[in-house]
Formats: sequence, structure tokens, C-alpha cells
Amino acid sequence: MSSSIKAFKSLQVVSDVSQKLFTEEIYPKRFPVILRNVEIGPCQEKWTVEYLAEKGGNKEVKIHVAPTPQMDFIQKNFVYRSLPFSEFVLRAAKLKQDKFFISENEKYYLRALGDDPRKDIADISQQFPELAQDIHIPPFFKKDRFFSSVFRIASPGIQLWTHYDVMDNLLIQVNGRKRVVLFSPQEVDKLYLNGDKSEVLDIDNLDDVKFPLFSHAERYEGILNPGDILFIPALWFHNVISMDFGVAVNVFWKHMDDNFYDSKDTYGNKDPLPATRAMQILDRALKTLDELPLEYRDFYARRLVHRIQSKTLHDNFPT
Ligand SMILES: O=C(O)CCC(=O)C(=O)O
Ligand SMILES: [Fe+2]
Repeated sequence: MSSSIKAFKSLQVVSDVSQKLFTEEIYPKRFPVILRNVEIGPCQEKWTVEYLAEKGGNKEVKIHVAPTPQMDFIQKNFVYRSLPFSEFVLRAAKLKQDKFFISENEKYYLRALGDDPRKDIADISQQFPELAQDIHIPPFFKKDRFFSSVFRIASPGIQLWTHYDVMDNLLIQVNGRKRVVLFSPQEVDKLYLNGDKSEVLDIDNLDDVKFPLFSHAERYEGILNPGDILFIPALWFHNVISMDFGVAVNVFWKHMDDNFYDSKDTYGNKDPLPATRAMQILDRALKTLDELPLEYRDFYARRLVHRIQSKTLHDNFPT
């Protein structure tokens, strides 16, 4: 059985957001908002396909190439390939390819990386200095909290799976429209996670047999127009469809103290260190219960669940 009924709430759109309004009113609520008419510099006028190809240069970039718009991390329907940035941009802006890896209708997605992705963090001012001059990152967080700035360039139609990141995020949509769907971290129990991603790929035609809880998750939707910025607080799940050829830059920054973050995290999606430790401790606890016969194991596992629920879950957080 599949259901396509998708009740949703609209993301709030706030226009002409000043630094003061963002830092004092919006940020502390830790709720996603579309910010409209914020000064982002000349990129919106300048970043045509030809200009991006010229100024972005021939640096090799690693891209996702998928045969269909919906990327599938479970079946791995996409491949990783490298192209010079300029060639990649020209291809991503077209619907049909003369030269291709899989098929003439293949779709592309770039999530830019650091020069050495194992060690370096993506920063457009390092990897694309000429283009970085054209974009003004709004001063909505302290400079020393900055983590990374990431090019997100997408073929028309491509869909990025629902996932969370562990940093606060401003997703600056420079060109093209994007449909974004978000779910609160408090809905995590209904989202069928596999690591940082939801196994529910088709969020518009829900499989209620395989994923009965998903349709009960409260869903927020919005359309990003060119120039819009989406504030995505850390841990909020997001799913993105590029309605057109899309060029975006997202900026991740740290909400918590430096020492909570994994220093080996170059993507901004590794769980905070205390969370990782807690999961390891829980895995050990479960392994310890394995020493008991089944009925005892089941009983004490239920008591553990109850203990976690009564000690840690809050319906609302103070803002
Ligand atoms: O807009 C996109 O392509 C994906 C954005 C995203 O996942 C992010 O900014 O964290
Ligand atoms: Fe993300």
C-alpha cells in the first residue's frame, strides 16, 4: 500500500532579515526558516553557466552521477566520477549529454570537498577563490565558529536523500529553485535511519507497509527561490529536490564548543563525540545482556529502554 497524501506545514519565510533579527530572534529558536532578501553579493547576477565554467577553472571535482533523478544510497544507483569543474558545470546545466558516463539522461550532483578530502575541509575561498569573491556570506554567526563552505551544484530534477548534519547551516540558493522538505530531530523515531540518512527515498509516494511510521512524521516544506537562504539547524533532517539547474553554497558553523566535535570530521556530519561514546557504551550494554537467556535479556532490555525514555526525552526544549 502506498499513500501520496502528504500533509505538511509551510516553512516560515522571513524577509529582509538583519544580523540583529537573526541572532536575537531566529537563531535561538533553532527552527528552520527561509530568509529572503538578504544581501548575498553579486553572485546571483554573475553566476551564469559560462561564467562559472570560466572562473571555476579546471580543477578536478568528484561528482555523483545517477541514471535517475532520485539518488539511492541503499541500492547505490549512482557512481562517483571526476570531471574538470568547468566541464561538470556545462554538463549539469543540460538535460541531455553528448558525452556521458552511464546514459545521455544522467544526472549530476556536486558536493564540493577539500583538496584532500580525508584531511581538508571544503572552503570555497580556498578551492574557488575567484568565485568566492562574488558571494557574501551573511554575518549571522561569529567568524571563529565557521566550519566549512560548500558548493552544491545539481542537475535539474536531482533529489538528495533525507539526512541530518551536525552543524548549523545556511543553505544559500544562488541560482535555480529547490523544493526542500524538513523534519524535526524529535521525529527521528519515524524516519527509518541508516546512519545519518533515512531509508525512505521516495518521500512523495510513501510505502506504508515497509515504513508505516513515516507518514506520521511532521513535515515542513518550502520552495527556495534564487537568492533565498534556508537556515537548517543542526540535526534537522532535510530532503532536497533541485527543480532547475541549481547552484548553491552552504555554510556550516559550530553551535557547541569545539571539543564536542570530532576533529576528523571533514563533512560536518559525524556525530558529536559524547553521542558516539554513548552509542558505543549502549552497544556494550546490549552485548552484556546477551549473556542472559532470551526471556531475561528481553526483560532487561525493556527496562533499559524505559530508563532512557524517562531520563532523556523532552517534548519541548527551552528556547
Ligand atoms: O541543497 C543541496 O543540494 C543539499 C543541501 C544540504 O544537504 C546541506 O546544505 O546540508
Ligand atoms: Fe545536508
